[in-house]
Amino acid sequence: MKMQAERLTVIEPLPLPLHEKLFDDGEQLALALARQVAADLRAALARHGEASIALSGGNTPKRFFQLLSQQTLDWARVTVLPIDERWVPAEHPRSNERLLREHLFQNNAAVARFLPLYRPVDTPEMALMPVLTKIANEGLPLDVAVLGMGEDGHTASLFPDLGHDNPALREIGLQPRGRAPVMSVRTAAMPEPRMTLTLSAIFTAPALYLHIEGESKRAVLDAARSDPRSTLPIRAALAGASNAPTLYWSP
Ligand SMILES: O=C(O)[C@H](O)[C@@H](O)[C@H](O)[C@H](O)COP(=O)(O)O
Repeated sequence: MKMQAERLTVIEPLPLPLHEKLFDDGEQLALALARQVAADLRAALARHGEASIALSGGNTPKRFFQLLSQQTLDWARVTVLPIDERWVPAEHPRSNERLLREHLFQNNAAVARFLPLYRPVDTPEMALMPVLTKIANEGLPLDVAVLGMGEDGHTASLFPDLGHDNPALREIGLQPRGRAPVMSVRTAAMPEPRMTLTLSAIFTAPALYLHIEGESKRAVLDAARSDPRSTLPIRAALAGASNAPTLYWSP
């Protein structure tokens, strides 16, 4: 009797879950994201009388910040913190604090409460404990977090050379127990040291968004989502979040 050759079916792993909102251009995206985030903040204010939001820096979110600043809500009860910071003086062109002061802290949002990560000391390590304590006591848990992503698959200041087994990349549930919510980062990829929220802090936000623009970043994201062997930080961000993030993307 001829044995039937066993047919092995290779089951492709499913890509990590991600809600997707796609737009024709950055302007439409920025307005939609500003309206969504404002609604999240209003809901948090209604729920517990205050709200906390962490925002990524870089170039992509400028228009989003400008439109968010025009949204009507009780900004005086909203705490804003950078998801990460380049260790440069607050007036430096590369400062995320400067980016927020120029594009978000204006119009209605001018009265928002700000928790900077930068301190005027030489290194992020010198400021880590006071910043960590203030963020943990006054900024967490978050209600909203908006991640960006670099072309190398970094998010926040969690870069690929951090090492995929770094505790900063592992989720830890609603409260960062035993792992610091903030850490200093030095990477060959960037000219300056950084301070960043870790994923355990970012994952305290029930409303988690990923705001990226352009085809090349989309390709990096899709590859990281689909490849279970990917060690890119953006994959750790997608895999560890208790609620699937929502992608806001335009070409
Ligand atoms: O400080 C930063 O650089 C950001 O927090 C970082 O995570 C950013 O989101 C990406 O680097 C994308 O930056 P662009 O929007 O400039 O491409």
